[in-house]
Amino acid sequence: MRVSVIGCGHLGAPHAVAMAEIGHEVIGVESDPGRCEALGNGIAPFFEEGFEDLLVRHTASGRLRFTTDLREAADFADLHFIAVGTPLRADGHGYDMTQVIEAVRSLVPLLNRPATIVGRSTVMVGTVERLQKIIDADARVANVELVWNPEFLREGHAVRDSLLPDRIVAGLTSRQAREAVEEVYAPILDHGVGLILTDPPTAEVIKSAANAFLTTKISFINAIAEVCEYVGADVNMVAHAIGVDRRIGDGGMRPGIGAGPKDVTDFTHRVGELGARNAHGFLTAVDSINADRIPAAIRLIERAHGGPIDGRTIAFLGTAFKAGTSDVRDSPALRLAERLAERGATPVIYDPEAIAATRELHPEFGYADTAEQAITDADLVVLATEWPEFTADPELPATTADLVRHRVLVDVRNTVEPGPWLAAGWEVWQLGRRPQRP
Ligand SMILES: NC(=O)C1=CN([C@@H]2O[C@H](COP(=O)(O)OP(=O)(O)OC[C@H]3O[C@@H](n4cnc5c(N)ncnc54)[C@H](O)[C@@H]3O)[C@@H](O)[C@H]2O)C=CC1
Ligand SMILES: O=C(O)[C@H]1O[C@H](OP(=O)(O)OP(=O)(O)OC[C@H]2O[C@@H](n3ccc(=O)[nH]c3=O)[C@H](O)[C@@H]2O)[C@H](O)[C@@H](O)[C@@H]1O
Repeated sequence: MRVSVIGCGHLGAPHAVAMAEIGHEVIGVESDPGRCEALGNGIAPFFEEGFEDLLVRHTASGRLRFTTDLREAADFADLHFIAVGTPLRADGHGYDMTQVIEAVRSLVPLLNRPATIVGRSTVMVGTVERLQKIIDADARVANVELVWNPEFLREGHAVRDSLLPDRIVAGLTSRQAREAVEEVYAPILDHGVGLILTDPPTAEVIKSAANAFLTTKISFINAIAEVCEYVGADVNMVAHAIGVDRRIGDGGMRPGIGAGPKDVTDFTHRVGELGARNAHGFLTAVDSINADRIPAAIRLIERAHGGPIDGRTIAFLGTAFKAGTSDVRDSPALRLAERLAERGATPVIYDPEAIAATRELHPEFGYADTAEQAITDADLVVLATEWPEFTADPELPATTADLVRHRVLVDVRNTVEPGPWLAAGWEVWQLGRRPQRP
């Protein structure tokens, strides 16, 4: 099939290579000329495991190319994926839908034969209805169909999640749309992946509800971490022990500094607008627990340090919003570094993949080329992104023990196994756990 992917960022670019990998002819449309050129030359503009290999393979095979020209895509493809961004609005009142509206508004008048538009961006509930009105008003040909097909991929696993998702959800209203979805995903469905067909509003709610549930699980265990602090209990053990119950499950229930606020904040705002009172109250609590994790981490850091941190140098390990990505958008780790700097500390940052993106936003921070260099002469160490090279390197505690001023590790992701750190003379502080001293 000939398909286009409009918007080639963290979602769109892996989706484009996945579509080429399963045999389609793909044109990626990317309005940022630098990003478009890099992709066309087989260079990944961000770190994502396995992505660049497939990009190189399929740009070389000719099955995948990139353009900034939407008209080229309209002429070439029969199915158009919309994967442009929906950042949170600056006032926090839901997503900024401009990119999605503009992409559809620009594409529709260019279509000169029947086509299916398949939305993949995460949108505010109610958006599909707005887009359908644009199609009804602006399409020059009959049979321009709209499908809402939310994406559930996780950054760091984008290629795998694109090729072998847990499920495919498609909200649609016509036979043409259903046949297009079944054809484009046929090789994935052949691997036993389930296709859930529904109407567009249900597809929109499925996506928002899935993200809200994932954040709820994280906020739940973080609220329990707070309880553990009051009674001297151990939240990691609580998460493990309740997660053994299969109705609960321990996936996605690691305590720490919370999830990025984007999706739950949008959905909370939207259900408030709709007047869904109970949903609004519930999600507001989830959102506010999430937001309170940064102050909780700062309190822990100050307790571990034994007082205020102004004037202190903090080795800050990790600014990516999670391990496995170079993405710092909505990163709770970066937010923590910012709050520490506001309090007069100097964070010296090391991250295996996210230094360039962090430096662009904060040239004033200190930077290091290795964890060891960041730790040298620091007053304490904060581990803010759970990269295995921080959490699973058995040598790091011993090799850095004599470099740091005070052997104090504050692990705000609760992923470090304290044993090797304690053995090397470090104190280990984690959220919702008793501090451990050598
Ligand atoms: N990043 C992720 O893991 C996931 C993202 N999503 C959703 O997917 C959407 C995209 O997210 P990301 O890829 O992370 O955003 P992104 O900001 O990395 O990528 C969006 C891309 O679209 C391009 N663009 C904007 N308007 C365009 C236009 N009219 N024509 C061509 N290109 C255009 C931008 O230049 C940018 O490169 C968002 O709605 C997000 O919520 C959903 C699931 C997972
Ligand atoms: O719609 C989206 O954008 C995507 O959002 C999340 O994926 P992602 O943002 O890549 O990351 P997660 O792995 O869910 O982590 C989100 C944040 O929560 C944190 N987290 C995650 C899991 C956990 O147990 N505890 C925890 O604090 C992570 O460190 C990270 O900061 C969802 O997992 C995807 O299904 C969804 O497609």
